[in-house]
Order: sequence, then structure tokens, then C-alpha cells
Amino acid sequence: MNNIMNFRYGFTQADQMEADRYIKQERIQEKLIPARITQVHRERYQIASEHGESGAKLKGSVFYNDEGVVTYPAVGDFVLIRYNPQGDSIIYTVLPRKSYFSRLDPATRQTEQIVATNFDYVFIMVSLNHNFSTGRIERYVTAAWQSGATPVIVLTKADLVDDAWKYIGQACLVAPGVDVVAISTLKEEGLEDLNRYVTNGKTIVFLGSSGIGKSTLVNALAGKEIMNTNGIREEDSKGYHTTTHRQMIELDNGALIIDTPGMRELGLWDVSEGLKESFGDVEELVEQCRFNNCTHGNEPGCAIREAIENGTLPDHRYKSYVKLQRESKMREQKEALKQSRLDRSRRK
Ligand SMILES: Nc1nc2c(ncn2[C@@H]2O[C@H](COP(=O)(O)OP(=O)(O)OP(=O)(O)O)[C@@H](O)[C@H]2O)c(=O)[nH]1
Ligand SMILES: [Zn+2]
Repeated sequence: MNNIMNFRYGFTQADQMEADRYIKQERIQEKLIPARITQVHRERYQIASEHGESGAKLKGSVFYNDEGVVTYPAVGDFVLIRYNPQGDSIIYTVLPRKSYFSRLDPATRQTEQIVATNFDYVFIMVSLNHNFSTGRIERYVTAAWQSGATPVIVLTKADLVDDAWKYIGQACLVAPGVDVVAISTLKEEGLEDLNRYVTNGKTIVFLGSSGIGKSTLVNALAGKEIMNTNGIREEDSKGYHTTTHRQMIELDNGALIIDTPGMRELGLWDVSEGLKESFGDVEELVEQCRFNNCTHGNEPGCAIREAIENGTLPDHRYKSYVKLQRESKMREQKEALKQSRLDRSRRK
């Protein structure tokens, strides 16, 4: 197969060797070419190959049988396809993954769901306001190393603080050996430090909670409005808006960015952390209450009540904090329940 020259998308010589091995081992007679999964839908896939973007579906005799375990494609996977110029191409196999992120499948609650694969770098994005937490950085770094890729800590919104270097120092301390970059997309500062990673053929995933400036950064890197900055992606190339998510974006320089809905949820791991980030002001007040277990009702020395009364804490803000906190607790309980079920079924 010498058509690989035309297919980049991060496909390497090592991937080609795996492809050759598969074709030989399975004695495939058809002409198969490599492609990369750029979107996953229920039964169909969007792929990029030497023929550009097209649709694909699974080869039934390979993927729908009772023998052994098959690997289903996920966003980022390299696959071998029989190309069909008239319609959906046929996916024969998923080539071995170099890295991946997974979560508990929300549908089955039993199985692992792969949310992104074959990325080189994990940009751990933490913004330099209430979002900054060394604990969160540690967790993200651990997850990134486990994925098989290289973490890079990206401190965003550096324009919001005067002492970004202090935060860089703290991040370095909890993540030895990991590169730390501070950027301000707003002021266009530090972005050139990312050029080292955002290069031809390299695939990047972003890990971080909502609102830390992912979309803004993707747009800046792309040099155009690919994502709108309130979490809804739009397909503007065809001149109409849809809510379909772009799951893999190829930048002009050949770098690839994966952004799947599942990745977003990895960033929501623990809502309590998210709560701290968006309601840091309320949490600070809570710490000032005289009693540790203050319910902010009639207790003396309640800083929350005082702040509401003197107008420094808007009532509606406190209410939405309470609401989110309740949801967060419920989610934690649900997660714990799921986990115990999973543990039990594993022990059987
Ligand atoms: N001060 C400052 N604000 C920024 C910067 N980058 C992004 N923002 C703002 O932060 C807010 C959130 O940015 P987004 O890019 O939408 O954040 P996101 O991480 O994509 O958030 P979700 O879409 O919810 O996942 C927007 O109001 C941006 O204008 C920055 O460098 N400095
Ligand atoms: Zn109180």
C-alpha cells in the first residue's frame, strides 16, 4: 500500500506495520486502506482517509459475531476500510491504540466506554481564577499518564492574575517532569509556547472543566471560529447551523484536536470541585461561618446570612449554589452506588 503518502491525520509508520500485519494474518484479499475515525454515531462513523471525509459502517461478519471480544471504533481510532466511493465504506478492523481515555458507559453502567484514542498530548487546562487547584492538577496528570499520552499543563486566563509565575511554580511542584505553560488567549500571550505540541500529525485532547477557555483556545489555534464559546458547536462550512458535534478537528498545520462529549464529562469527574470553581466566593463565606456545620439558618455568626443581608452576596447566587450542591451530592451518591454494583458484578 503506497497510498499512505496521501493520508496523514497522524497515521505513522508503526500504524502501517500493524495494518500490514493484520492484512497478512487475516489473509485479506480486498484492497484495504487506513482511515481515522473522526465521529462516532450510533451505527455509523465519520472517517477521514486519503479520499477525504466520508461515512463508514462496520463489517458485520467481523463485528457482529459471538467469537471473542472485538474492539469497536472510537473517535481517534485508526481503522482499515474498504473504500466505497458511492456510500459508506466498510470498517474491517481497529488498529492497536497508542493511548485512550475511557469512562463507565452511561448506558450499560457495566462496560468501559472509550471516549478518545491515539492522542499524543493531553492539555490539562486549569484557569487562573477560582479553578486553580493543585489537587485537580494532580488528578488530571495521573489520568493523563494512565492514558498513555504525555500531559502538558496549560494554565489559562493568565491575564486575570499578576503573578502567573507563582501558579506555574505550584503546578511544577505537584507535577514534576510535566511541562507547564501559562497562556492568555484574550491577550494573545503564551500561545507560541504551545506550538511545540500543536504540530503536524500530533493529536491533542483537552481535559478541564467547563468555562476554562477550551473553545476560545481552539479557535485561536485554528485562526477561525470553529467552536462557539458557549459549548455549542456549529457546522458553518455548509452554510447552515446544526447541533452535530465536531469531534475531531484538523488544523491547517496538520495538528488534530479531539473534543468529544465524553471528554467533557471526564472534566466533570467530581462536581464538588466544579462547585468550588464557580462558587469560590460562596465557599469562602461558608468557611467564615462561626460553626463548621453551619446550615446558614439561624446560627449566630453566619457569614452567608450576613452577606445576603448586607447585599454583598445576591440571594439568587446563594440559591443556585445550594441547588448545585444538592445535585452534586446526589450525583456522588449515584456514582457510589454504580461503583458498588460494578464491584459486586466483577467479584461474581
Ligand atoms: N480573561 C480571560 N477570559 C478568557 C480567556 N479565554 C477565554 N476566556 C473567557 O472564558 C469564558 C469561557 O470560555 P470558553 O472558551 O467558552 O470555555 P470552554 O472551556 O470552552 O467552556 P465550555 O464550552 O463550557 O466547555 C468566555 O467568556 C471567554 O471569553 C482568557 O485568556 N482570559
Ligand atoms: Zn452560615
